[in-house]
Amino acid sequence: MPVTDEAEAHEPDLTWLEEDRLHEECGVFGIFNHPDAAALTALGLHALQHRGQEAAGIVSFDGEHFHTERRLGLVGDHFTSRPVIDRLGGDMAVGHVRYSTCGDAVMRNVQPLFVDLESGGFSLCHNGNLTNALTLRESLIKKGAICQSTTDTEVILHLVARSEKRLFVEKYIEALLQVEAAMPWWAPTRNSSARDPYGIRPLVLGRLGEAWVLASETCALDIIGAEFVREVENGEVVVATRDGLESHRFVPKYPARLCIFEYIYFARPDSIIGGRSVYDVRKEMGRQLAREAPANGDMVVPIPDSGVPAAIGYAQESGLPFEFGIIRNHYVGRTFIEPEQRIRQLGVKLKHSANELQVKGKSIVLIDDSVVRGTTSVKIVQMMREAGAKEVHMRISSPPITHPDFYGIDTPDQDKLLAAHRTLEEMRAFIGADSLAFISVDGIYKAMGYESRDDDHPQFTDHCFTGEYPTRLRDREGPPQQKQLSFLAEVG
Ligand SMILES: O=P(O)(O)OC[C@H]1O[C@H](OP(=O)(O)OP(=O)(O)O)[C@H](O)[C@@H]1O
Ligand SMILES: NC(=O)CC[C@H](N)C(=O)O
Ligand SMILES: [Mg+2]
Repeated sequence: MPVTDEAEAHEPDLTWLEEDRLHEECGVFGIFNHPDAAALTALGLHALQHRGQEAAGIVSFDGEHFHTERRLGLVGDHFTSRPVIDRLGGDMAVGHVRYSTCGDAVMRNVQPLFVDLESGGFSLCHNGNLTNALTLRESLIKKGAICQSTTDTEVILHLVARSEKRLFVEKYIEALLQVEAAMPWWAPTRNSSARDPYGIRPLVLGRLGEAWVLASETCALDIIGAEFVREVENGEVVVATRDGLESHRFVPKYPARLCIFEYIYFARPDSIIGGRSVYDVRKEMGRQLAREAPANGDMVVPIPDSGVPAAIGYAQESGLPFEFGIIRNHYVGRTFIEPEQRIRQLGVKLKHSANELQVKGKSIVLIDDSVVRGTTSVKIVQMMREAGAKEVHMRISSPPITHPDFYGIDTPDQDKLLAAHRTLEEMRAFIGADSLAFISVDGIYKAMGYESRDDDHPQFTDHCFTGEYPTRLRDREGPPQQKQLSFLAEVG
C-alpha cells in the first residue's frame, strides 16, 4: 500500500494502481411465450450491460431443442447479427451478462449454463453468489459429481439433478433450500425464477402481450416495451405457464433486505427498485450529503457517470452551481483494464478528462457515489489540480466501505479497501483533497425515506459499511484455505 503522507499524496505515485475496484455484478433476463424471444433477450441484456461486461449468453428453447450462444465480451459485439439471433429459435429464452465472482472469466463459466437432466433440458443463469458453494461443491464431488465449470452457479444444477422429488419445481426448491445465497435465477423449460430469501439482488416481473418477462432491473422491461407487473418477492419461486403465473414460497415471508448498493451505484438510474426511482434516491443522497457535509466551493462537479445524480442533488440543496468539470469518454466501459503499468498511468485520461476552462482557478466540490480503493479519487483530484483548480473538496454519497461483499459484487479484499483501516484524515491525505466527507449510514437511510437505520431489523443489506452480513458465510468459516477448484488451466 502506498504511503498516506499528505505531501506525497498530492503527487501520488500511480504505478501501483490497479483496476481492482467495486466491479459490477450480473444481469439476468428471461422471456416465455414470445415468437421473438431471443431478439428481445438480446435487447434486454443490452439494457443490463452495466451489470457485467465480461461475458454474455443466451439460451433458447423451441419445444424440442435448446439453442445456446455464449461469448466472452459485450452483448453488442455478439448478439446484434441476424444469423446469431436466428440460430436461437423458440418462444422462450434466457440471457445473462456476467461479471465473475466465482470462477474466472473463461468460456466454461459463461452463463446461462445448460445440462441434460433425466427429466429434460435445464438452463440456468444467476446474479449473486452462493456463500456455501465451495462447501457444497466439495461434498458433491466426493459423491461423484463431475463439475464442468468453476462457477458457483453450477452447484444448483447438480442439486436439482440429484433431487428425488417428483415435480421440477419441487426439485428446484429442494436445491434452493441447500444454498446460502443472493440469487435471482431463471430456468427455462421449467420457466422458473427464484429470488433469495433476503431479496439481496433485484428481480422484476413484466408482461409483454401474452409473454412473461423476468429481468434484473426495470430498464430491461422498458427497452422492449414490457409492462412492469411486480417484483419477484424474496423467498419466492415464480413459474410462468401458458395459463398464468404460479407462485411458490420456499421460505416463509419476512421483510426483504435489498443490497443498498443497488441504489448507490449498480442499478441504472432509470430503473425502479422497491418502488423507488434509483435516480431520485441518488439525488436525495446528494441532498442529504449537502446537509451533513457542506463545502465552501464555487461549484459542484460530478465524477461521471454514477456520481452525477448525487451531484445534482448536492448542488440543488447547497445552491452551488453544477458544472461538468470532468468529461467522461463513453467508449470506455466501467471496467476498462489497462494492459501494462505505463499505460495504466494514462488510464484516467482514457476515461475521464478535465474540462479545464471550467475548473481553472475555481474551488470545486467533487461528488462521487463511492470510494472503494481510492483509485478514482486519487486520479481525479490530481487531474483537477493539474487543470488549475484552486481547492478540491471531495464529498461521497455513500458511507466509507469497510467490508467486502460476498453476494455478487466483486470487491477487493478488505485490506485493499481505502476505508478499512484508515481514519478520515488519513483518507483525505491519501486522496490529496483539501477536505473529504462521506454521508453517514443514517443519512443513507434518511435519503431512502426512513428516520434512521433500524439496527434491530435493518431495512437493507448494508454489510459494506457496517460489516453486518445477513447470511452465514460458510465458505469463509475456519482458517483461510487456498482451494484449487479445477486442474484445468483457466484461460479465455
Ligand atoms: O475507489 P475506486 O476503487 O476507484 O472505486 C470507486 C469508483 O468506481 C465506481 O465508478 P466506475 O468507474 O466503476 O463506474 P462509473 O463510470 O459508472 O461511475 C464508483 O462510481 C467510483 O467512481
Ligand atoms: N456477479 C454475479 O452475479 C456473478 C454470478 C456468479 N456468481 C458467477 O460468478 O458467475
Ligand atoms: Mg464512478
